[in-house]
Amino acid sequence: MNYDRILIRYGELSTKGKNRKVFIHKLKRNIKRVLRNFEKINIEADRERMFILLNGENGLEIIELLKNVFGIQSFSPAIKTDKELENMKNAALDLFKKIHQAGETFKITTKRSDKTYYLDTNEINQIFGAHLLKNIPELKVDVKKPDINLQIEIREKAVYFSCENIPGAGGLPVGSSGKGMLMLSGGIDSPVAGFLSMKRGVEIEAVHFYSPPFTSERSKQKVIDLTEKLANISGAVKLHIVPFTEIQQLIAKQVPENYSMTTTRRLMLRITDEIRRKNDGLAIITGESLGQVASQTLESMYAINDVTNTPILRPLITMDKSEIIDISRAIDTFEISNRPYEDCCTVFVPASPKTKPKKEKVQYFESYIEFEPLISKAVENTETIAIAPKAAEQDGFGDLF
Ligand SMILES: Nc1ncnc2c1ncn2[C@@H]1O[C@H](COP(=O)(O)OP(=O)(O)OP(=O)(O)O)[C@@H](O)[C@H]1O
Repeated sequence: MNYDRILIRYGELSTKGKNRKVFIHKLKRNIKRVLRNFEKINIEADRERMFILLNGENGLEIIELLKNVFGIQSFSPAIKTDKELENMKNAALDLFKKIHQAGETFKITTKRSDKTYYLDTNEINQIFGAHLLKNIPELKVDVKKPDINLQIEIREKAVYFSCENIPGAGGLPVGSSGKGMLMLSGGIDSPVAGFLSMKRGVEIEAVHFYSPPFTSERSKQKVIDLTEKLANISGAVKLHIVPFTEIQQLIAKQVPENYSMTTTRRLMLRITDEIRRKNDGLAIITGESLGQVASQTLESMYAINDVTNTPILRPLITMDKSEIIDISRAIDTFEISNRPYEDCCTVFVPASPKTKPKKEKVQYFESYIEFEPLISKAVENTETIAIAPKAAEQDGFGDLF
């Protein structure tokens, strides 16, 4: 590698005023975690930029890993010099000689965040352009489509040279937007909803409802594996596994069949909300997408949502199934979600659930049933496990963003 550091641009973070400190702290922590196997690196951060000093570590491998960290707008392998013009010219020429190949064209783009610097951007472009042209025979300028764009960034304390801008994953650092409880089924959608919430900085804890003996250990393992995939991206994720059999049996017995699905969802939401409260979460996340199935019509959501005022994030709400599948493939959850094991909802699913349930009706049916003790019992008997990222595995999400 011809560079000794990687310069990271925060993008959206820079606009976040007072919260910036928190965001930078979380981003640094997340990058440290992703690069934990590179023992020699140092990470430095200021208000505008973060720098990873490579200290001999493999820059190309680090670049691949950085593409999967939320909160990075773009990054560039770079070298640093002081602000002495002669030193800058030597450094630029050295770098350029290493990367330039015969016949390649170039241009220079200068960014001057130190407005007090005695040369303006045009002057710097001209000085460095002339210096390179003088020292490299047959070099040609092409300002529209250059093969190499030498970027010079004049900052307060130093100058950085780079030739490549690599797009980051965007979004906000995981953990900078608070915590949400992800309702995680074994299906395709909810892991994707968790992933997209992470992209906006939400730290997630997963909540899964299972109904033994109607659902098997293998379906539980499926959810553990899905959680592990999410943990590979965000760091360890807590998974709350809620025993739901008793409640589902009671619903099947007491609620008219066409309303049983609506009540089931309402109870899942009530229990998730209670787990959220106990764990200081601020929101609930689901994999719902408008109109996809009976429980996901607006009428259904209205009747189900009635049990809580907690914000419910539905990152997939406007997405088509094919778009959701594309993301699930990119984050490597698709194959796991497709394993054919039963979910508690599929076991108890009514033949024809109401697609337009009435809130008042479902409230009326439920008014005859004492759910509270069963809700408390389910919360009490919830098993919580911390799922760590798989040590040897570092999942990426390709070129999704
Ligand atoms: N067993 C469960 N445990 C936890 N959450 C669940 C469970 N079943 C459903 N959910 C939540 O309710 C949402 C809607 O579920 P539903 O089965 O109607 O839709 P889906 O499109 O099949 O979703 P998914 O693909 O995530 O299973 C899910 O995305 C998930 O957030």
